[in-house]
Amino acid sequence: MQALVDAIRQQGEILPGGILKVDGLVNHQLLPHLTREMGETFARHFAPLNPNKIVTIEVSGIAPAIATAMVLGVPMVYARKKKPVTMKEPAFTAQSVSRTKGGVVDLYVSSEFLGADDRVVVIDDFLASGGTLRALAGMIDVSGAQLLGIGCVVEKQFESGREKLADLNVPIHTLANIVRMSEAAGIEVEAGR
Ligand SMILES: O=P(O)(O)OC[C@H]1O[C@H](OP(=O)(O)OP(=O)(O)O)[C@H](O)[C@@H]1O
Ligand SMILES: O=c1[nH]c(=O)c2nc[nH]c2[nH]1
Repeated sequence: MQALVDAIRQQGEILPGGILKVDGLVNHQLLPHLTREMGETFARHFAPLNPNKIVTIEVSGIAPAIATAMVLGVPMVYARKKKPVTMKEPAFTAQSVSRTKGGVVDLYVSSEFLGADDRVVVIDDFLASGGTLRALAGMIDVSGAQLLGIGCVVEKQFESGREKLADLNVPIHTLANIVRMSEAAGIEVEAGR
């Protein structure tokens, strides 16, 4: 997605620990025209798989996920990181490591909104180590839902998440790919894959 690649070139910053800051378009401020195009692009890509649900993780996955769900006309469910009193049991749960906040986080999705009737496409903001998506895929599996594909806005190729998720045997589509980044060389970003 060329507009996203351009925006990352303009706004992306490298932070310690191999973190790419794109707060101006993905993780804090959202740009409606970019978010809309993300949704349209994912929807075009995954529509042939005929999903009936989009699943993501709070908080930064919600915007691209709802943009995709709106185009496809299907519900979107997001895994919560703290279980609210309103959440109906049983809930599926797993743990992942938060890259931007540090530490282990719990993920929860109620069986009220995920189950054996669901054909799921997962949409998230970042594919880095793949740990978070692995945790979510495990929850989807336990729920009995079928995982059809994974879409991520930004892939950090140098963290090899795509390879680590290969055993899930589902298509992974990303919109921008960070091939490498370093203080010396800057951010090398290309169209997703
Ligand atoms: O492939 P991984 O190494 O697992 O990294 C990707 C995950 O890291 C971020 O979550 P984070 O908890 O940092 O952020 P968020 O609250 O902004 O969604 C991002 O939203 C992905 O879910
Ligand atoms: O804002 C972010 N920047 C990153 O580099 C990253 N990697 C995983 N999750 C991330 N979130």
